[in-house]
Amino acid sequence: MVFTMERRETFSSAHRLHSPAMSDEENKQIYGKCNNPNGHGHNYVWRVILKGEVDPRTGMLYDLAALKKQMAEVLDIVDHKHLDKDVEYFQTVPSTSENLVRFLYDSIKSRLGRPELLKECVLHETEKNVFTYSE
Ligand SMILES: Nc1nc2c(c(=O)[nH]1)N=C([C@H](O)[C@H](O)COP(=O)(O)OP(=O)(O)OP(=O)(O)O)CN2
Ligand SMILES: [Zn+2]
Repeated sequence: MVFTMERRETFSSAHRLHSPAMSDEENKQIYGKCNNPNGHGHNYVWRVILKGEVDPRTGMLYDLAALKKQMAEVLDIVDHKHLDKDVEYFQTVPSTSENLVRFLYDSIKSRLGRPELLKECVLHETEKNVFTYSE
């Protein structure tokens, strides 16, 4: 019997869409208002989905208290930060939601006691824009 479980957390980050691999002109052209040098912010929703067999001894797929703690460690990296200035990963990678959901996926996977349970991460950038990453 296969179960899935999900925990959601919200965080606020500033960013600027700007790729070091392109000229300033190309950045302006491709990212438009999101390339504004002073940046902008989002209240993101981050969803972690786990999938697997329940441990018959505990009746749990994964300990929620542990997941909460591990997600909090990742949130410390991004919450109330400017992604491009405060998070090393985004010094060289554009802080698109595609790259951010992958960063969150890799960051939680490396902290999970049972990484094989990680099914996917979903990131809501706005009410309208949602991104999913899985391996
Ligand atoms: N493929 C991607 N395209 C865009 C991303 C992204 O991460 N991946 N991000 C942005 C900007 O970050 C922008 O802030 C989000 O878009 P925005 O237009 O502000 O939000 P909405 O689409 O919800 O706005 P509405 O105008 O209300 O539709 C842009 N593109
Ligand atoms: Zn944005």
